[in-house]
Amino acid sequence: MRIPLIAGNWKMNNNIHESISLVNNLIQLSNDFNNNVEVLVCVPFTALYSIRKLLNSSNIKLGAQNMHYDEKGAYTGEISPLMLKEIGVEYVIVGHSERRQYFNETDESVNKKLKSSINFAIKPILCIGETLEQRERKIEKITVENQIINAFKDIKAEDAVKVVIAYEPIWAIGTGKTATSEEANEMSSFIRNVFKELYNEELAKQVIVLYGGSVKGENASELMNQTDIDGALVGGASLSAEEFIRIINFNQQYEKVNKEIL
Ligand SMILES: O=C(CO)COP(=O)(O)O
Repeated sequence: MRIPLIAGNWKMNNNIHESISLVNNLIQLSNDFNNNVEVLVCVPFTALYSIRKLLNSSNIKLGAQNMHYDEKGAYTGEISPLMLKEIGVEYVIVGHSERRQYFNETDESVNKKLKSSINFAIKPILCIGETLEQRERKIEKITVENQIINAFKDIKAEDAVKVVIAYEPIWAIGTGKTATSEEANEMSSFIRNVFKELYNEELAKQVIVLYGGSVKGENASELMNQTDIDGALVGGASLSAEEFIRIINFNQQYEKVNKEIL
């Protein structure tokens, strides 16, 4: 069974003080959490240590937004998987489009990071997705397929299943434009098909596929209740505890909406 995952990607926001305050708010509101959902916050490196201590008494998981693939060495300014492990980081975002766009993240480095995070037992969240231009040229599927094939080069099925996929169409990130639930579900189902071809049907059914791109409280339930979408990678809306909780509780809203309709 695939347990839904709602992950917040704070990006380069929140100093330590603000991070602590946001997580304290989340913990306070967490009594209202939907119990069947895994909740994760991917915070800036500088806040990881303080937030780890806060989260120890909660069910919320801790993630980083990037890492280097080597365990140590002469890589000025980088953070290694060992360093993340030491703090107790459970997840790491790999290959976010902003890293591909601004920091020369390549398919090759993404592949190395996936292998390394699996090696160090940090669960990777692999981000894939097309640009607006690629969608307009109707090459969004081949783009996503190639990103998967390259990212999973030389990764065995037993490791591949540990990777969470986040489908984030670049044109929907931070723009307020969301893919329609049909578009997002169609791509998620296509992603499962790629895994079926690359590995097997069982793995295609097991892999967790998130949607990311302007997810908010008001659109979460519709997106999350699609057959092939298992959760969300949330940017802007994860910076507000109240809004993030609305997304986490997408099922309650969904049930409420359905009851109102009935
Ligand atoms: O990039 C994202 C999450 O990784 C999405 O960001 P927004 O939710 O702000 O569009």
